[in-house]
Amino acid sequence: MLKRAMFRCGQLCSRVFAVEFDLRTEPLYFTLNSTPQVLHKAYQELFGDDGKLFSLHVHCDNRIEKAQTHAEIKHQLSIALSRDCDVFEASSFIPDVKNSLVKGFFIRDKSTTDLSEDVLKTLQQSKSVCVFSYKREGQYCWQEMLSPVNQVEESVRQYITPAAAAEHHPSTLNIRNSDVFYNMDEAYKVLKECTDIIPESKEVLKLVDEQLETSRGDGFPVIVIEGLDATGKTTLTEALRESLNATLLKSPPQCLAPFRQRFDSEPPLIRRAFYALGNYITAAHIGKESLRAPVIVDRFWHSTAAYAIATAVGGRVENLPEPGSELYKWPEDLLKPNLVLLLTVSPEERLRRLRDRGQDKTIEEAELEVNQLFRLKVEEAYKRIQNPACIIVDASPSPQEVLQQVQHLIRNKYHL
Ligand SMILES: Nc1ncnc2c1ncn2[C@@H]1O[C@H](COP(=O)(O)OP(=O)(O)OP(=O)(O)O)[C@@H](O)[C@H]1O
Ligand SMILES: Nc1ccn([C@H]2C[C@H](O)[C@@H](COP(=O)(O)O)O2)c(=O)n1
Repeated sequence: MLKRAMFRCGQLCSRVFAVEFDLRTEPLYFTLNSTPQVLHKAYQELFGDDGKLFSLHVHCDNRIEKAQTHAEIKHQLSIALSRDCDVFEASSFIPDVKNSLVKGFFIRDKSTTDLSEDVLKTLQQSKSVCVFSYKREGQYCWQEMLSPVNQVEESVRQYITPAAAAEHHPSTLNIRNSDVFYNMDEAYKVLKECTDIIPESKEVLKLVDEQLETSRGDGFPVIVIEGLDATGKTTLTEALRESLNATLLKSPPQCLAPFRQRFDSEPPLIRRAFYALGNYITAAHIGKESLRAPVIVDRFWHSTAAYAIATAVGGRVENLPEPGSELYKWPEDLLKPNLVLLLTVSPEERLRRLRDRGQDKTIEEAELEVNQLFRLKVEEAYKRIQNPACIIVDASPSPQEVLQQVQHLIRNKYHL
C-alpha cells in the first residue's frame, strides 16, 4: 500500500507517463499535477470522450516477480476484457534515468458494462498492482486511484499535464540487463534468481558451469550467419560446412534444446537471459572447435540482441536506440567471431519461403509475419550492432548463388 500511495502522491509524480495509443506515431506523454491544467483538444479527446479509461502498472522490488506479474496481467487482460476494450502499452519513467521504466497498460473500455472495472479491481488486490481511472470535466482531465474491492478510499485527483516527448523512447531506459545482457554474470544472476519458480534454471546453470571455457588462441576463422527466420541460414550453413570442411555450431546449442520451449514461454527478462547464456555455451564450443577447423555458427549474439531490442522497443523503427548507442555494443566477455554475415531477402520472398516450408511457426515467427514493424526493427537492430558489425548478403538468388557469393567473401578474407 505504501508503494501505491507513493505512486499516487509522492516521488513517482515526477514521473512521465507514455501511452502508445498508436504504434505508428509518437506515444502520448503526460505528467501529473495537483492543480488543474487546461488541456488542448488532442488530450481532451484521448482522455474521456470515448469510453472509460484506466491505467495499470506493476510495482515490485523483486524483478522476477514483477516480470511474471506483468506477463500474467497481459494475459488476463487479453482473455477477461470484452471486445469493446482496447489495451495499449503504457509506461512511466523518469526522463534520462536508466532503469526507471515501469511497464503497464492503458485500457479504454467503450462498453456500457462494468466488466473492465471489476476485472481491474480484482487485479488490484495484488499488492504489486496499481490501477487508476481517468475522468474528464470540461477542459480538465484527471487521474485517481481505482478503489480496491471492499475498500472505499478517498481518492486524490492528479491532473493530466502534457509533457514533452522523450528524447529517446522510454523503453530504451531498461534494455541493459533486462532485455540484453552485456556480460555473462548478469544473465547468470537472472536464472539464479529463478531457480525456485523455474526448476529448469538449475539445469541450465549447471550446463553453463560445466561448459565454460571461452579462451581461444589463433585458430581457424569463426563465421556467424545471421538473419530473420527463413532467410536461408540453415541451407547456407550446411552448404558451407561441406564446402569448407568446417564445424557447424548453433546458438542456442543442442544441449539447451530440451529447455528452450520452457524459457520461450517466460517473460523477456528470463527468456533473454536464457538465450544470452546459450551464446556463452556456444562460445565455449567455438573455442574448442576452432582449434581444429573453420567454424560456422548459425545465429549468435546479433540475433539475441536484435530480437530483444526490437521486442522491447514499442512502435516505429525510429524508436530504436540510435546508431552508435552503447546498447549495440558486443559483450565484453563473449568470444568475437571473425566474420558475421546477415542474410537479407525481401519480405515477399521471405513469406514465400515460410509458406513453402509450411512448418509450425513459433509465436515470434508468426508475429514477424503479421508485424511488419517488428521485422523492420529486428533487421535495423542487426545492422546497428558494431564491433563486429555484420556484412549484408543479398540472399534472394538461388542457394547455389548465395553460397558462391559467401564463399567469395570468405575467400577474400581468409583464402580458404
Ligand atoms: N536461396 C534460396 N532460394 C530459395 N529458397 C531458399 C533459399 N535458401 C533457402 N531456401 C528455402 O527457404 C526455406 C527456409 O530456408 P532455411 O530453413 O534455410 O532458413 P532459416 O533462415 O534457417 O530459417 P529458420 O531461422 O526459421 O530456421 C526452406 O524451405 C529452404 O529450402
Ligand atoms: N542466439 C539466439 C538464437 C535465437 N534467439 C531467439 C530470437 C528469436 O526469438 C528466436 C529465433 O530462433 P529460431 O526460431 O530461428 O531458431 O530465438 C536468440 O535470442 N538468440
